[in-house]
Amino acid sequence: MRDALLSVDGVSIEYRRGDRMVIKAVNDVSFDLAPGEILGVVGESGCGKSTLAKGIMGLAPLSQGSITFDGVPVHTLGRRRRDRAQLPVQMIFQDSAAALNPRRTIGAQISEVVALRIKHRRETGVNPVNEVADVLRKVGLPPSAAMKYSHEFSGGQRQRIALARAIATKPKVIVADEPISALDASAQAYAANLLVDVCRSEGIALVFISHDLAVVRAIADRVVVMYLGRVFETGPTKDVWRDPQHPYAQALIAAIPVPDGTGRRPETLVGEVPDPANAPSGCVFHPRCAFRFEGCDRVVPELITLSTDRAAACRLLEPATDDAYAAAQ
Ligand SMILES: Nc1ncnc2c1ncn2[C@@H]1O[C@H](COP(=O)(O)OP(=O)(O)OP(=O)(O)O)[C@@H](O)[C@H]1O
Repeated sequence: MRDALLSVDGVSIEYRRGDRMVIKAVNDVSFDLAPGEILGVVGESGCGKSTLAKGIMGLAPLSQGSITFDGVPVHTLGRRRRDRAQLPVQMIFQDSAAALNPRRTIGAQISEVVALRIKHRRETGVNPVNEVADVLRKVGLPPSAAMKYSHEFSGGQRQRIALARAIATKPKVIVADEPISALDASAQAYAANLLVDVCRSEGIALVFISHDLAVVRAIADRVVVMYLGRVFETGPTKDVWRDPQHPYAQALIAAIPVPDGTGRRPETLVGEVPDPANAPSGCVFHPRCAFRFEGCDRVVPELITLSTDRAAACRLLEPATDDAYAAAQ
């Protein structure tokens, strides 16, 4: 049994639309994150990835379940410490660069975070100027970057500065929500690899949220596949890729373009993720599922444990009962 650093347990998060309508953007999601682990969270647009990230950061109230960091509920961490720079869980998002103050030098913004950390953790013997240079070096920027302003950098460099500021807080976990999708295609692989290298070398666990399965496959130890707010499959990345069990995971993986120049067309998922306000009955994936069968429109599938570290939520994977066996004869 692994010791969890971050535990997401039976979490649901709802939004209100208008006066009466309540939609469940995240629905009964559970997973653990071990220290130093890299966890990919994948799924199409609208499946609740960003909402889950906000929940982990204590920025979205949970309607059910709990999210704990080292056993402590994350929303209480945020409440007790007014400055989010002191949290052990930090977030990087698609436009983190936009959160940089254009009127202050990069060095001033990072040293402010370092100073808060020193005060909060009562650290001694730390030289903030050296630390600023150190975190900039870790993200591949020279110490002179500290004297500059955010507009003097490219989008990719600004994202690296956001990462430098996050690691200056010495977090245990970074939640990265689509951290590379705003960058040019040419900059994306570098940015993803840098994020992973920094997390690995600093011992920081990473929740990497992305719709880009090819990137997640390349970097994540474990993967959570989400659909319409629910976890459909989870397991070690290499196992899920080699042998996906849920029809949705199979379809997503089959839809990754093959970069082999053969012109082979990937299979694609037909249709769109439904609006959670109009979630299909039973298994929410059934209208798009090539393998649906009798009852999939009525029965909500449970997450079934397939092996120590793998689970999937599909009735096809349920052990056959005598009744089912008799019906099939
Ligand atoms: N503030 C909000 N109010 C109402 N509904 C919302 C709000 N934010 C998100 N939603 C809805 O919740 C669902 C999940 O959205 P979320 O942004 O978490 O998904 P996502 O997987 O991150 O998608 P994307 O990749 O497009 O950001 C969507 O149907 C979205 O329309």
